[in-house]
Amino acid sequence: MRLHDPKVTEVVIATKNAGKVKEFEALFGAQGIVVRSLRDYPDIADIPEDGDTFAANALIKARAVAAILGAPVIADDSGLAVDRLGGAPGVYSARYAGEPCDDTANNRKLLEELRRLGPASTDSEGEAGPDRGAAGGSGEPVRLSGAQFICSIAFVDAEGKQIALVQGECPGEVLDGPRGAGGFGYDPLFYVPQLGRSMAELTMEEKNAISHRGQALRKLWAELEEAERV
Ligand SMILES: O=c1nc[nH]c2c1ncn2[C@H]1C[C@H](O)[C@@H](COP(=O)(O)OP(=O)(O)OP(=O)(O)O)O1
Ligand SMILES: [Mg+2]
Repeated sequence: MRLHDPKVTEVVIATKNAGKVKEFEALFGAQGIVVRSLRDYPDIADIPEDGDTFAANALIKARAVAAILGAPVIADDSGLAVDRLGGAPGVYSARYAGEPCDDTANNRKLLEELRRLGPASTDSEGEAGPDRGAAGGSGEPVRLSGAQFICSIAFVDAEGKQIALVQGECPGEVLDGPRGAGGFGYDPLFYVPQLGRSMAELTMEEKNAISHRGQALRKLWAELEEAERV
């Protein structure tokens, strides 16, 4: 299947995450492509995500669902890597606070782990800028650590053969408390310095323009377009 083929009107994304589905719907919808997800196939059982990397897990999910549906499939494996936690929760982002997965519990645990380390200022990488927050200070938000969102997207054919595997990253900082009601997952704790807002305070369009997922998907499209030229 070629995503840019005008005959392609539908893609299957191997995710149960409603937040991801909405973002993919906005991104693919702009191209007139309808998104199907595992929310449309409730009988498909949970797929063990036991890879060591986002890329490995994206391939595992894509291949598992391609084998069941006998169709090409896209999968997204993503998460948050926090500098002061040595890259945690990383591939364990969804189950950071244990299972069943719970965004609120995960956010609470992230704050607990960072607060346990003490004030971020003692761990500065020398980039204390004018808008780096200080508790009780100017009203700027307090940030506990640098972090990045990472998203791997795998695209496999009906036989499970890898067609493309791409990754996008979005740098930011972890806030000391939630801000905003949009997005999903860790978005309320993820501050985007260049916009001066949390991910959960962005519109869908703003988030997709800068997010790890938006970047990964645009890389996928670019790769597929390039492949069609040769
Ligand atoms: O844009 C994002 N904004 C906020 N949080 C995010 C984002 N992107 C990933 N995340 C978090 C959510 C979850 O804690 C983990 C993904 O885990 P991940 O296994 O890839 O997804 P999932 O289990 O929710 O759904 P599924 O595996 O069915 O695709 O990282
Ligand atoms: Mg998952």
